[in-house]
Amino acid sequence: MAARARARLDPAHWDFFAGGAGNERTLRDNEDAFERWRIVPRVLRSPGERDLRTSLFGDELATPVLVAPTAFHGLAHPAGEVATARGAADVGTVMVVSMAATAPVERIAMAGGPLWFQLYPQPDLTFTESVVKRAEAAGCRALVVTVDSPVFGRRERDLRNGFLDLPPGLLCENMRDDTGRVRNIAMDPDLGWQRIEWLRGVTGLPILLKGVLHPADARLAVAHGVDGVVVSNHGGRQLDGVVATVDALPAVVEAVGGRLPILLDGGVRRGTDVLVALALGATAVLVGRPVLWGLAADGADGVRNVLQRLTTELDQGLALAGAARPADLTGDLVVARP
Ligand SMILES: Cc1cc2nc3c(=O)[nH]c(=O)nc-3n(C[C@H](O)[C@H](O)[C@H](O)COP(=O)(O)O)c2cc1C
Ligand SMILES: CC(C)CC(=O)C(=O)O
Repeated sequence: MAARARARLDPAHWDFFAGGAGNERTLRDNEDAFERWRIVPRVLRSPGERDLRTSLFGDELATPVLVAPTAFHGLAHPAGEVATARGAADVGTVMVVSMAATAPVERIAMAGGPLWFQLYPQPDLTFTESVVKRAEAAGCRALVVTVDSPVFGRRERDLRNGFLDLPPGLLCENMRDDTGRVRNIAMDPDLGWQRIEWLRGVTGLPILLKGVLHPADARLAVAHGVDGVVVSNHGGRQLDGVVATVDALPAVVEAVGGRLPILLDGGVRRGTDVLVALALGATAVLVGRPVLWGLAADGADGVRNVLQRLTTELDQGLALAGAARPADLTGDLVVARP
């Protein structure tokens, strides 16, 4: 799928999607870290028909594999985020709509599947509030606040390619303000916990923090009353050299102690990767680049195929490890490779 996507994409756009920050150590390590875990299956547990349904914030999803928020789907396919949303709706999972989507959230919502909205809180609070209200009105069921981006990461492929902005015809449609102007997305170096408290007062939607890696921050998230945490390093696109997400997961799980659902993204490429993340305590995972490759290769069908493949692989992995449900995946079923 990645090869077919690459063949179809403008090389600079491929680099934007595929690339990471700095030396891309973290980008590589997210996938490599899954290589360091092995499964220790149970036998004779009669897993029977597996049941992958996963409840999050009162909604039931068909699978614990969700679509991570990624920018600029219009570069990958003419139908952009609308096609992605169709693919996700077909498999019964959540698409997290990026604040940098190239389609308006109202149109993405017409695909009919469950959506969450990813927010980069903007220094302009009035505008930030209006974006949140807009996502709510479009039917988004949760707010995913990205907290790993006080400044933009140093993506050397983009610097080399001079890829700075969207080509003519594409805009960040959800950055349109009430004068009709499309604003640039600002990364806010002053973003702090008080802004999370402010957001709590602005919306009744569940709030997830995306980009937590340190267990102390996970504890603070609990203390600030957020509803979920996404263990993420932004797909290796922000600070290079950051710990791989599956390596950071166990300490975050321990710090949270079951008080919040923990999601993970970064490097999930196989159903067995999902299995390992769930066994280590994640409730669900999100996938970024594989969805983009599906979208670029085949539009909504490609997105559906990617999500279905991961789900089928997970289903088979559950059976072969002696589990019927994601909740049966406990920490004793995985071991770090010596
Ligand atoms: C091309 C691209 C664009 C992204 N855009 C956003 C974004 O707008 N907001 C955000 O919070 N994360 C963004 N991310 C990070 C993803 O949500 C996610 O953390 C990451 O892609 C997961 O890793 P994976 O690609 O290895 O699955 C982006 C990632 C990629 C690859
Ligand atoms: C263009 C940015 C707003 C999104 C992005 O590339 C990212 O978050 O990695």
